[in-house]
Amino acid sequence: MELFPILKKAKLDFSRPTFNDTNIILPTARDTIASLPGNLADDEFSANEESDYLQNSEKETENINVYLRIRPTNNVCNMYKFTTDKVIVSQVDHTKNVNITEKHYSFTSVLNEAVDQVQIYDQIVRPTLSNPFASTGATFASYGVSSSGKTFTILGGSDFTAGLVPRAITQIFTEFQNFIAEFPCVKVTRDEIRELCDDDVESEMKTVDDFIFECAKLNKGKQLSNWSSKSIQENHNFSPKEEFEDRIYIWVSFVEIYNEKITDLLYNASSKSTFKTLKIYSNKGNSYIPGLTWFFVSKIDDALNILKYGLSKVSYASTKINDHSSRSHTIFTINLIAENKSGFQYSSFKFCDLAGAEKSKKAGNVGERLKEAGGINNSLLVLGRCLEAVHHNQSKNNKKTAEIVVPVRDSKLTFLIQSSLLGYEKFFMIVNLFPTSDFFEENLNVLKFASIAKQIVVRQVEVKKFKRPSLRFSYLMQSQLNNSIDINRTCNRINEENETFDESDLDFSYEWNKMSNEQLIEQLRKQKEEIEVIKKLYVQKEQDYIDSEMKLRQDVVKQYKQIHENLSKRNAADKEHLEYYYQQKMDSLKQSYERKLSEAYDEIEDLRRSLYKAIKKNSKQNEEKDINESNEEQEDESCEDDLIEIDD
Ligand SMILES: Nc1ncnc2c1ncn2[C@@H]1O[C@H](COP(=O)(O)OP(=O)(O)OP(=O)(O)O)[C@@H](O)[C@H]1O
Repeated sequence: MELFPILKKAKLDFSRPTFNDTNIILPTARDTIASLPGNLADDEFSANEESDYLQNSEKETENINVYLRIRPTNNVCNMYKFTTDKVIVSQVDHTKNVNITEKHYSFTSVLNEAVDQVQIYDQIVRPTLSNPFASTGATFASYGVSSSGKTFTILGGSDFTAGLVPRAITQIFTEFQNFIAEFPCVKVTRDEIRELCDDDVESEMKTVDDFIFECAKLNKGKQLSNWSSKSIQENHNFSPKEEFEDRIYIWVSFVEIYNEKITDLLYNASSKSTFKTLKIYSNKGNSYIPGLTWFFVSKIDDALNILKYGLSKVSYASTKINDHSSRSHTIFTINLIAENKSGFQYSSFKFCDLAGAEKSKKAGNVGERLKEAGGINNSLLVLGRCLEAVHHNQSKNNKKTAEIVVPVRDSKLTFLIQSSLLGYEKFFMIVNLFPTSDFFEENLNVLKFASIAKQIVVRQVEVKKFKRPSLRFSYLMQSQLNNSIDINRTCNRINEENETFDESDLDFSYEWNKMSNEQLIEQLRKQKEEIEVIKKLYVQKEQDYIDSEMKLRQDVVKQYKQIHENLSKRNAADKEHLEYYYQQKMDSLKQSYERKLSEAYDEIEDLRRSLYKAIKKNSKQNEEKDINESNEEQEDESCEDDLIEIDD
């Protein structure tokens, strides 16, 4: 009996894929049956549904969230009045002492100087990150003149003054601690989720381990970050979630846009990769940077150290306004990928610390600073133009007029955060205001900019869900790692799927004209038998395949564990070596000091002896002198007595 013609027709390949193949898909019984001649597959597996992602129904719209944060100062300009959601700016004509203008700028909320870092985070970021897969992601950007507190808001100082990014990292790692993946089995590449083959998983693990090791070495074994995740947790009372079904993969990147050039802040100079100028591309309104470093993180301290490392590479300079002024826009991105049995979904969270929106003259910019300021102002101007264009297009009065093209491509900054500007992602702007009279004009521009942003409506677009092909290698591996694989369940599923197979749909019309009914029935019977045999064979083959794959999985997991153990041993050995080296150094220093000390003691002793001798000698001489003097006196007295006697 010829078993394989149908299999050949169905283009099945039972050869075992190698681990070097990326995105290998093991064909399931259902996939195979779907590809058999005739319409044997279920309707639910139609071509349309096999498309890359499923789309949810469109969600509601909401305005961009624009918060005003006021930097504390004792010198508040009296032209500002603040309410809970408004700033009223009155300009006075001093010659007549009357108000000439009064402008109202409204915000989602006005956060006065008493509102601290903890409250800012709880109000602006925490709700979104508590439910990170409810949307495709969000951008949090700080905007304002130099020295108004943008960097303080986004990155902040240590612990209690930590900014939004370290707090966001702490929240994610605390709330989802029971669901965070340990191995980088999936990654977002060019805005698509890709499952990594085992070689890639291993190489990603090695890259991040080496990087963290480098960071630690650079910092001489100390923790790089200023932040203690424990105290941030205590500030917010974050607690681990119990009810969550997905596994979460966390990837981070950090870029700087300086003079319209994109720099990878996580580029590791000691690694072998050569530095490249990065370019941005976009795909359906989402931007991505090919070649950008993305680190997979599974530990909170690693994420904080990576952030700290990136910060050490940011371009800062001193200007007239701020001693430590960020001269560039920096964007720290956290990509979260959720994986469950039906597929993947990802959300991207960008934290942008924008450069100051002040005039160059005010900042005292000359030379290099002036060139930088040109780049900064250009991107902020384009940002303003983008918001204006979006607002124009959304405005009801403009329904009949032509839509304006939103010029996101005119600057690197706007191109990179286009998904938020075009309303595909949530956008949170924190407008920082330093309410002194020095920046009155610039602050007015900032407020105008913010008020336009506030009116923009964001369509909460559908969340992309990437369907998983069943029995992906990496998925099995991850499940195996978590001891949750249930091979019987998998096999049962295959059997259930086979039950949907219905031969009655087979169309053999091409033979009918030539055969009698009996022949046809006989032919059909034989073919049914043939199909039964093929089905059994197929299920058996797939079972064998799964068994051998599981064995391989176990070997790979063993190898990973071995690599990890080796790495930790290497770290421990290096630590021991460093400790030994410094101990030796300390001992030799101690010995040399002790030697010098004892020499000094000897010298002191010699001096003490000489002094003692000198004093003794001196006192002896004094005694002799006294004796001589008293002898002389006695002689004088006896002479005098003799003289008196003679006189008498
Ligand atoms: N809300 C605040 N509370 C306490 N200190 C603040 C606050 N906002 C800003 N500061 C302090 O003001 C100074 C300037 O802030 P920061 O560097 O964040 O300004 P910036 O807007 O990022 O400036 P630049 O654009 O020049 O980088 C810093 O010393 C910072 O600690």
